[in-house]
Amino acid sequence: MAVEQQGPVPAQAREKHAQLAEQVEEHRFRYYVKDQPVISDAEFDTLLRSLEALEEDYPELRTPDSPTQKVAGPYETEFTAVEHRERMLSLDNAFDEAELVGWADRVAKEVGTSEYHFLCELKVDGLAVNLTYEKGRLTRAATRGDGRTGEDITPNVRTISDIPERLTGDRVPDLVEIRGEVYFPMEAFQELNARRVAAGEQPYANPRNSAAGSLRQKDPKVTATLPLHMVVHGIGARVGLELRRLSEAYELLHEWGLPTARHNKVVDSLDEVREFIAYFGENRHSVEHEIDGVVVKLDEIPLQGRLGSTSRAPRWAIAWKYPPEEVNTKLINIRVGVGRTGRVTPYAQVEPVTVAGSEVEFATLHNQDVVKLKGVLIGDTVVLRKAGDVIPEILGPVVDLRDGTEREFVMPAECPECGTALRPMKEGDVDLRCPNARACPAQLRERVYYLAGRKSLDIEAFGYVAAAALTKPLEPAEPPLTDEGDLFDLTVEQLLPIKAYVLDQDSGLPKRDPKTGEEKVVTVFANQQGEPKKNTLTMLENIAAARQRPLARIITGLSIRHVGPVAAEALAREFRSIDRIEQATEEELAAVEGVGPTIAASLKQWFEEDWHREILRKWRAAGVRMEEESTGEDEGPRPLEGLTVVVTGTLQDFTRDGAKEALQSRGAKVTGSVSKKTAFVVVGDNPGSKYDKAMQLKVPVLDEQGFAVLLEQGPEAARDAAVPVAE
Ligand SMILES: NC(=O)c1ccc[n+]([C@@H]2O[C@H](COP(=O)([O-])OP(=O)(O)OC[C@H]3O[C@@H](n4cnc5c(N)ncnc54)[C@H](O)[C@@H]3O)[C@@H](O)[C@H]2O)c1
Ligand SMILES: [Zn+2]
Repeated sequence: MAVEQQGPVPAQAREKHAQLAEQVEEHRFRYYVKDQPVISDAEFDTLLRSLEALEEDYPELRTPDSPTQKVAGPYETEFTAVEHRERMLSLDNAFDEAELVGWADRVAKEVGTSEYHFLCELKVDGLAVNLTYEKGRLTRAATRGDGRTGEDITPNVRTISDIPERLTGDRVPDLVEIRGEVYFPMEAFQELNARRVAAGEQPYANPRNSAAGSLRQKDPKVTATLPLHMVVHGIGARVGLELRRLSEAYELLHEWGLPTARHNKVVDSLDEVREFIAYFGENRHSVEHEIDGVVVKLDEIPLQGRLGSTSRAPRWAIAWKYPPEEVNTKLINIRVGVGRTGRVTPYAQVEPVTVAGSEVEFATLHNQDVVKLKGVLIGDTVVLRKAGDVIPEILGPVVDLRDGTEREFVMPAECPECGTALRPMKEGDVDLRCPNARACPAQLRERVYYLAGRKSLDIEAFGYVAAAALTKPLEPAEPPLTDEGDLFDLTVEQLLPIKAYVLDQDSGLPKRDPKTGEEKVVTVFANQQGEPKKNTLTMLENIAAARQRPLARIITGLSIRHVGPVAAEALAREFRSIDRIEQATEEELAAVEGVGPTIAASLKQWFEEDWHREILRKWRAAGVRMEEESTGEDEGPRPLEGLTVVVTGTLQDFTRDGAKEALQSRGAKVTGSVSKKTAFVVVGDNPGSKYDKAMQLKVPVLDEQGFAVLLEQGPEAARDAAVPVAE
């Protein structure tokens, strides 16, 4: 049966419409005038869409003053109202493929020719401004307002360094309106909020609001202190200027000194438009500003005129929106987690939300100072951002939604897992740590998990749940691992009786059964018959195999502070055994390229602990690799064994790494600083202070020829070939 088209609008629909319209108006006011929206853009878009859908069903409701028919406003604000010479419109959105195709079909039908192009632009997430240039001079700048009348923000806009006061070059017309987007860089956003909180002002919820708030300051001196930028994305009224293509207009604008976009692209087909959309969907964060979509425009300006505009948006353009990366949610609590090296970090627990395709329940907050500087309170509605694969973060609070029940976060004084008093490890450290490194269950669990993980031993079937079960089971009372020492001695008999919580990796908290709400407890390694699970056997086999991982991976797995995979690689290459690393002096360690003083000190400290050395003793007994295996075939004689060599300046025949490689393969040690123990300093062009130091210490200096002698004939001959030192 056909749907009734013309009948009277039911009272219910009318009421619903009025309600939605009022909500849309209110949110626009909060967004455009107060710069403090209380819902996310995606939520707002949904509201507007519901209103449009209702008007689809009951076209009678689509009156000229419906919010769907307007850009926004009008608003009375503190700024002087100014008329735009040509209207500033919004954009229609395409949220899916069908809407994009629908738009393109309409264009094809109405444009009256097959000779046209699409101009693809990035949709910048900021606020729209209109710049009026008269005889090449900036005479006025205004916000979009209701599209006809905006706010006069000329003095504020003059403080933005991207925006020229005067247009330079040819063909500068008598009058031109330039449209663009002002934005606030994401990197500077955190800093701005920190400053505002420190000054007792309200933090902004996201960078877009901070751009709007910064620009719409009563005092332009405040605006001047803020790093605002602009990108041009359109052109309004003009006198004395003929334009045929928008893309060409941008080139002209660029010549005049205006900040035009770098990524625009003119294409012939919708397929190429799709490619552009897909490309920037993947590479959203390689762009210098935040983008929330792509705008596709008809490039031919006379044809744009043929298509015209509605009261709200041009028909010759459409905005493709990417999935939102920002959502609003409730900050339920701020908890602290304990990391592998004892660092205690606050993190946000939020009401679960879906963003960028995954459900998010936790977000990082870095440290207690960051919590303060962000100005977030427990109980706040917050803006949560998840950009690509990056860990979700809290941008800022929605201050207008506070009801007084919110409370400040207080950093706990004790470790949440072992109760030890927290403290900074060094004076001046912001981070607090749990000093109970050996027995703190959190630290041990994280260390074991890291040891079994990708960067270290890469043990298959050994994940977070296993790490937790082995270090702090519910049963038996005594865990199989009290530190990493017994990892390679685990037996299947030890594992079978273990019962443990299923821990969530992000929070370290037990997962709950969604039905009963109870914490999940499982027999981790045994099946219902009490036999080892298949995974358990795989894990044990893989643990045994992991004993022969390369030395660098074994070193990485020790969780020595500051010693990540790169430093471990350098240490393994240089010393080739754990014993030699232990015996090395702090200076020797520090001299290794890629190591340096901080890591050297940390290594020394690590080896001082009895229980650390005990781990190594047990591992050695279990057959874990403690030395770099000699690689046999490619291992030639080692004529330079025991020599320490420094390379400085640019060599003709070798890259720096090549020279290093040549020395190391012959057994020499290559270091970064010259000392009395240095056997040779190899000097290329433009050597620096190392050359002077060599002279000072009378270390033999080799030029490139001397270097060749060293490699080919050994140290004796090289000493004769050394550059003579002036006495
Ligand atoms: N959270 C809230 O409460 C709330 C309230 C109102 C509006 N909003 C948000 O504001 C936006 C809607 O506002 P809108 O009417 O400005 O629509 P829009 O953002 O969908 O599109 C129009 C605007 O896009 C900008 N733009 C950016 N790059 C452009 C380019 N390359 N070419 C042309 N224009 C470009 C222009 O300023 C233009 O005015 C939506 O994202 C909406 O979610 C949010
Ligand atoms: Zn602890």
